[in-house]
Amino acid sequence: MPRKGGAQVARRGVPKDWPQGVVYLPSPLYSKRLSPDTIKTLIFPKSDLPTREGALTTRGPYSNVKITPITDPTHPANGQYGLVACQHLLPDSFILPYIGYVHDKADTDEQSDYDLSLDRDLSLGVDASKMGNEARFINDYRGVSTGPNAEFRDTFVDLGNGNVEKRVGVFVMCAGKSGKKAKGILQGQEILVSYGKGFWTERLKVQE
Ligand SMILES: C[S@@+](CC[C@H](N)C(=O)[O-])C[C@H]1O[C@@H](n2cnc3c(N)ncnc32)[C@H](O)[C@@H]1O
Repeated sequence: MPRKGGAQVARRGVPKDWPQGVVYLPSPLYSKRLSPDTIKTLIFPKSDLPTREGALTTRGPYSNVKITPITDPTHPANGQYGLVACQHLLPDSFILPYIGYVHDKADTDEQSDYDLSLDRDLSLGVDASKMGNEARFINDYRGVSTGPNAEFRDTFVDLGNGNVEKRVGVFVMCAGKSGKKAKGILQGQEILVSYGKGFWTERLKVQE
């Protein structure tokens, strides 16, 4: 947050507590390495969308979530940030897209802890380490809760110009049969996903 005379100055169009040095992106930034054909697999006419798929209309900053410093010493990410619900989020509902730098395999930052798969067949990822939106602050549930309350899903966003764009969306988990997740995510609760065991195995290898 930029400071002027000691006071915090909010940056227009940027969420509160957004870190200095990371660019806030309302929509993805594409690597210049990506070919036009690859981009066409991500951005294409709405009429080409399979009929069962709907397209979302969405743009940040997001008022349904809040970037929150973690100050609980028992939280494994204490001292970092997490993303907290500002309102009750219903089961199966869309929360926000995961925005970042869209890149191919050759352009992957192996050190990034913010890189998600966008298209496995084309080995495309979306990396929010240097630029992204609020979704980059979503922590893994391990050591925090008994399970995730949200998940990443492929989704399509209506760009408003006749085209849709494939993105990774963050959704509240479905209610499920057991009824444990029937409440969704309550206001004030941290949004937690599963990064997958692979993420943590890789991190352990780095530490060795
Ligand atoms: C995508 S970032 C999440 C946001 C991060 N907490 C921040 O403030 O920028 C992933 C990093 O958050 C931390 N993290 C997330 N979930 C965690 C967990 N359950 N236990 C320990 N560290 C976690 C790890 O440092 C991990 O590399």
